[in-house]
Formats: sequence, structure tokens, C-alpha cells
Amino acid sequence: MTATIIDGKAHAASLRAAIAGHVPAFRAATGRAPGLAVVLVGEDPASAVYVRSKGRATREAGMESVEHRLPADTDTATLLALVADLNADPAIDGILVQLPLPRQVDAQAVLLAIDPDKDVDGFHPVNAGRLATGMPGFVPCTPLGCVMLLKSVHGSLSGLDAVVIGRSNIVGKPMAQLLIAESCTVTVAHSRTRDLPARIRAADIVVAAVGIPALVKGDWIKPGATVIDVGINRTETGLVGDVDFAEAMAVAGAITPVPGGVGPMTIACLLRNTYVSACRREGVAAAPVDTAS
Ligand SMILES: Nc1nc(=O)c2c([nH]1)NC[C@@H]1CN(c3ccc(C(=O)N[C@@H](CCC(=O)O)C(=O)O)cc3)C=[N+]21
Repeated sequence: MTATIIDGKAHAASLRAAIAGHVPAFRAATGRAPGLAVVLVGEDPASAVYVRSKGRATREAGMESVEHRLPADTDTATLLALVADLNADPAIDGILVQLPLPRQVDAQAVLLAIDPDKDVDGFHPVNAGRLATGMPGFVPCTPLGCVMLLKSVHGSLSGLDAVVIGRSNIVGKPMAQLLIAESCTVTVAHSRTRDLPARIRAADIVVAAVGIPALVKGDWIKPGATVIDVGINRTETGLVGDVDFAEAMAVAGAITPVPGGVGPMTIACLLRNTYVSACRREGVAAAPVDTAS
């Protein structure tokens, strides 16, 4: 069997086009565009690339992108003051502080300072709590994109067995919450999990988000399973996911590639969250831009 490749780039392009199609009505109703502020501290080249592509995608969707680039030695107080300004700015609907932050910055204090109703990353504990309890809020972009890709394969996920490899606050934990909300039976595996291959072999859905290149082997995968590879590992041979792609292709039913899978959906979901935030803040009805809230 050869797996179907899930074209994240194409799904992301259509999601972005759908959002771009809704922005003119928002503009007409409110007299302004949805606005996203991105804060980048330091010169990490990979972060700079992400921030640039976020800015480009935001403008292409007809939204306002404001970038704040701060030197690598920026202190916590300076960042907190910037976040306070952005919280108070009525033209800003979404605030994204690019992670990781330099060591001297208290990253937790910065994330806590972001207004939860502008937290389009969904990283604030208030939004984590909203997700865990089924209240409307903001869902982190990467897991949200993963659920959209899974639904493009399965329609309903109800009753499926899912394993999430990784328990980070940014991907693993919110991914598990979203899959529970979709009525999957969810196992969260991590570095201390015993017999990881057996856990994965039992799963209809595998979401790999651990950051270990090609960790998941072909013979760990249940034949026909759907594999979502969140890993973006830079190796000498280029970008590699957390799944051994060549091996998995021979066993899985469907699989996301790296690059061109989850990554582009992350950016599209950021635009989606920004559009939804703008609509909520202005009290105008948001057009449906995919199912998960
Ligand atoms: N506050 C915050 N929010 C984030 O969402 C956030 C962050 N910090 N810090 C860094 C990570 C990483 N991230 C990616 C987004 C898009 C791609 C993406 O589009 N990747 C392409 C290209 C990969 C490449 O060539 O580098 C792909 O997978 O096809 C990757 C990674 C968002 N992050």
C-alpha cells in the first residue's frame, strides 16, 4: 500500500483564500482591516523566516501586519511595556510574541501579559483552560491545523483511536484536548512512555510532535492509519519530520509531508484566529472558516 500524501500547502492556500474572501465584508462593516502584531526578539534566522512569511500571508489576506523587531538583549520590562501598548491598541486584534525568547526574558510573564482575547497563538493559560473546558477562545494554530487536516481525510473523527507523541503546552496538550473534543480515544505518549511502538501500532491516528528526526518507524504504524508529522528537524540532509517518511509511506493510509504538511497550516490558522478575533472584538458575525473553534 502507498499512503495518500496530505497536501498541507494546498489546504492552507484554500483556507487563506477563504479568509481573504471574508475580509472585505469585515472592512465594509468596521472601516478597518483585522490587525496582527508580531513581536520578534533577536536575530535567530529560522524565526526571522517564519516572521517574514507570517507577515506576507497576513497582507495577502488583506489584513494589517505590524512587526516589532527588538534587539537580542531586550529585557522583560521592555517587552511587557510593548505588550501593554498592543493590548490597548484598538487596531490590533492579534498579538504573537515569537518563541523561543532569549534567556534573560521571563517568557511566562510575557505570555501572561497578553490579553487572552488577542492571544491568537492560544498560549495564554486562560485559553488553555477555555480549550480544556469547551469554552470559546483561541486554539493554538499548529494543533488546530492538524485537526483540519485530519477532518479532510476522515470527515468525522468520532470513536477513532489517536496517539499524540509529545506533551508540550504548544502542541501535544492542546492536540490531545482537540482530539478529545472530536470524540477520539486519546493516548498521550512522551519520553517516559513504555513500549511506544505498541502504543502507536494501536492507533488509527498518529500525531508526532516530539522533535526527534525520523523517530516513528514504518513497522510501528497500523496499516492504513493517518499520520500527522508536526516535526521540523533541521539535519544535514535537510528538513526531516518526526516520522520516517519513506517507511511510513508504505504502511500508512495518509500522511503529511515535511515540508508542505502541518507548517503551512500553522500560518493559515494564525490568519484564521486573527480574523475571528477581529470579528469578536467588533461584534460582527465571523464567516465560518472551518469547523474547530
Ligand atoms: N509564538 C509563536 N507562535 C508560533 O506559531 C511559532 C513560534 N512562536 N515560534 C516558532 C514556531 C514554528 N512555527 C512554524 C510556522 C510555519 C512553518 C512552516 O510554514 N513551515 C514550512 C516551511 C519549512 C521551512 O522551510 O522552514 C513547511 O513546513 O512546509 C514552520 C514553523 C511557528 N511557530
